[in-house]
Amino acid sequence: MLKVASLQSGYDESMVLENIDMEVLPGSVVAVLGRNGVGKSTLMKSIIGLLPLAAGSIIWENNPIEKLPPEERTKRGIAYVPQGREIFPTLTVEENLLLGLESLPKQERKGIPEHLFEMFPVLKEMLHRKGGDLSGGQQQQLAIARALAGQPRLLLLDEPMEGIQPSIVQLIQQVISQIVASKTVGIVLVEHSLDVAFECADYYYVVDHGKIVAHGDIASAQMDEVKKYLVV
Ligand SMILES: Nc1ncnc2c1ncn2[C@@H]1O[C@H](COP(=O)(O)OP(=O)(O)OP(=O)(O)O)[C@@H](O)[C@H]1O
Repeated sequence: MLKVASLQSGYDESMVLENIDMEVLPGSVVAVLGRNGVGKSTLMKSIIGLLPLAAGSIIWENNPIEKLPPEERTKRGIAYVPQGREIFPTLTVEENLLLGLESLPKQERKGIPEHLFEMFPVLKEMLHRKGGDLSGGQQQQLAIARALAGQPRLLLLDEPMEGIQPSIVQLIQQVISQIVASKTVGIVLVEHSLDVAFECADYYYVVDHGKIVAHGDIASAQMDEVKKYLVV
């Protein structure tokens, strides 16, 4: 479904990513692992289109998308939850969720899907609260739910467990399993923690200094091999 080939991107004069090849299949969770500052968020921003590519291609559902603006990529079924969540703090939970529907064609916007409240019950309780008044963990749930409201077929999650209490980490892990169980959605999960990646993911890529230095099935991953790229 998603195929990234020979991707090169970065900021102004400084190239961060070099020669990145990556694939995500429907129904799978792909973990992107690596230390701070190696280029994981840069890769997510390049896939969603917030950063232009210096070289390479991004093929999504058999079409090149690397020249499309982010909103067009979103309309085509790719959703992005950035690190730090970026919900709208002055809008209510309900208004934030309604914004998530905007990537759908008008005739398909039929209100906030009830299953989002089944996944994240706290959002129903807080429907009329301002996003900015929610706790960090609640904001993260809102950010994921808003992305899911647009019925994406690829979900890019940039460190969704960062700074979140263990019970919410568990809830987000459950939601991730639930989403991919449909076999129609793929997830890219940027993670620091090897434990979380081993729990949630099917496949992994390790980024170091802007390059993929290891990748493979989680089930057959050599923990020590992967760990040496993660330990500072
Ligand atoms: N807006 C920017 N302008 C210039 N350089 C940037 C910008 N954002 C990130 N960088 C640089 O790009 C490199 C990769 O950063 P990136 O945020 O992709 O790393 P990361 O692996 O996601 O790190 P972390 O785990 O800390 O989130 C770093 O050297 C960083 O300083």
